[in-house]
Amino acid sequence: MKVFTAEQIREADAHTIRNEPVTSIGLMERAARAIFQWMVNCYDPSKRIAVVCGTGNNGGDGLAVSRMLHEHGYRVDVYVINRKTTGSDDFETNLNRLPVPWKQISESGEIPSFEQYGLIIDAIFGTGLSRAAEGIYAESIRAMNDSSVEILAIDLPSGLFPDASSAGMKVVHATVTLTFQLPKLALLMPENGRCTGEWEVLDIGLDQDFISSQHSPFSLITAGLVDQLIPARSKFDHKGNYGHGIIIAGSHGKIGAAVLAARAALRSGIGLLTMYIPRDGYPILQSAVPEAMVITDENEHYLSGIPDLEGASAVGIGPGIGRQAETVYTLEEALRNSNKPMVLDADALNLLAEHPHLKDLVPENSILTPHPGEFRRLVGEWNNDFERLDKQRSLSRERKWIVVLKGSHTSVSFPDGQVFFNTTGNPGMATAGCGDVLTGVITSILAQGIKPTAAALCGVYIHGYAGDLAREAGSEAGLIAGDVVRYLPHAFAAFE
Ligand SMILES: NC(=O)C1=CN([C@@H]2O[C@H](COP(=O)(O)OP(=O)(O)OC[C@H]3O[C@@H](n4cnc5c(N)ncnc54)[C@H](OP(=O)(O)O)[C@@H]3O)[C@@H](O)[C@H]2O)[C@@H](O)CC1
Ligand SMILES: Nc1ncnc2c1ncn2[C@@H]1O[C@H](COP(=O)(O)OP(=O)(O)O)[C@@H](O)[C@H]1O
Ligand SMILES: [K+]
Repeated sequence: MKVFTAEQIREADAHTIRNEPVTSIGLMERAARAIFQWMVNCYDPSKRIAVVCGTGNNGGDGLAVSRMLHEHGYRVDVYVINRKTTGSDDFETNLNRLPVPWKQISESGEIPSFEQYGLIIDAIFGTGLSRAAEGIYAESIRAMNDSSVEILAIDLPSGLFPDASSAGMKVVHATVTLTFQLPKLALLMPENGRCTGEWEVLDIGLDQDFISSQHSPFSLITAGLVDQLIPARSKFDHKGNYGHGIIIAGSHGKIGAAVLAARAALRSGIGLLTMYIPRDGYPILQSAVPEAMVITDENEHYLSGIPDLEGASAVGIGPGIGRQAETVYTLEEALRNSNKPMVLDADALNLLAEHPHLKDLVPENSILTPHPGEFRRLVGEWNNDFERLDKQRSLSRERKWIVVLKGSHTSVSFPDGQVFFNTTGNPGMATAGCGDVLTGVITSILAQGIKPTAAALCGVYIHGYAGDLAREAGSEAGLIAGDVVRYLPHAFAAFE
């Protein structure tokens, strides 16, 4: 699924009106109906609802939803902010159709006390926001946020720019955002997490041919995409068909990282796995993961040498390796000896940041999986998440790396400038070791001969999906990295 800019959404809107038997007001009716139907499934008519509208088309949506709710027995109070002159045509049409009285919120008047309501519908601004909300708009937003009443935002939380940073601006803190047709970039940015709440995309039937014909550098990773990328196994396959991966991991006190990466790789379909670890991890790894072969470094506590990488179909390096001076040699030699894309994670990335000359040795199309802290060490500071996204795309372009920037909606950037945002995963995964599991999953898929771009997308999606299944079976707070490994087979089952 593509992510469109506000401008592209407007074009899709106009194109649909020109080419299909639907008018502008008809499209608004469709959009409002989609919101209404979603609400009927979630809220019964006992909730008293405040609908706060601007005077553009987002406000028009709010008015149409108010009408539908009223006709179905919901108690709605409609507020319009600052209707000094007439609003947009479709807003005015829906104001005339409104079967209940409405109240004005004006600069000189009082702001209603929202605490009396069970739900607030936010229809002040959508994609047409042209500047920061100020004056009575900002005050209304503040009162809505302060009320601690649930807020449902139509299309976007009011005050949020769809395609640029809104840092420092007054924005509605929605509990849920129902956005039309396609997600907007702002919904994917961590800095907006407090404003968007959970969000969902509602189909309003904009022209699919037009949407397909439009280029966007941004897309979501969906189950449908992953399904196309993961090949099926065939009856006469043997373990040689599924690759031989080598994972270089672990140091004293962090052998667990190697165990997690190994288990994850084996649970992701790899044919053969060799782990290269420091000597004192040998008994731990052999007993915790008997399916893996183990080669040990000469050093007891940390890595200082390098295994023979000849014959490996993929190499992953980084989980738990630490930053000992000797381990720089391990990384450097691994980079020099690998003639194909690798997976680099954790301290391998920190060492790259500390020894920038090593960056030139990283093979093209390698997959780097930094969390935001590791990413900062690689590229420096950013002022907001849109700038962070620019830095991620530049790094991918300049170095020809696939960068997997981890977090909620992990973003995967390719050397051609494309960025894919993940749709699986949950805050339960913000716990030690989940990143090591991801390295195991991606190295395993890469070792099986799948292209690096596809391995990164499939790995990120399935890892998050396994985390979601683990949450379903338990809880977010109780989730540990081992649970993600445990649910990998169930996650893969969806694609067999
Ligand atoms: N496209 C689709 O698929 C469909 C779109 N639909 C809906 O239309 C929405 C987009 O509608 P839209 O273009 O009328 O813009 P909207 O968000 O209502 O805001 C514009 C108004 O706000 C004003 N304004 C802006 N910033 C301001 C500020 N800081 N402070 C004060 N005023 C400010 C601006 O005034 P101006 O900037 O001209 O002064 C103008 O009056 C979209 O989000 C969706 O909900 C659906 O109905 C059907 C399908
Ligand atoms: N709030 C969240 N929502 C979705 N996924 C998350 C969230 N927090 C963390 N994750 C995922 O969990 C993993 C954590 O990785 P990382 O921070 O490297 O952990 P570690 O270094 O301890 O192994 C990443 O894949 C990340 O995308
Ligand atoms: K809104």
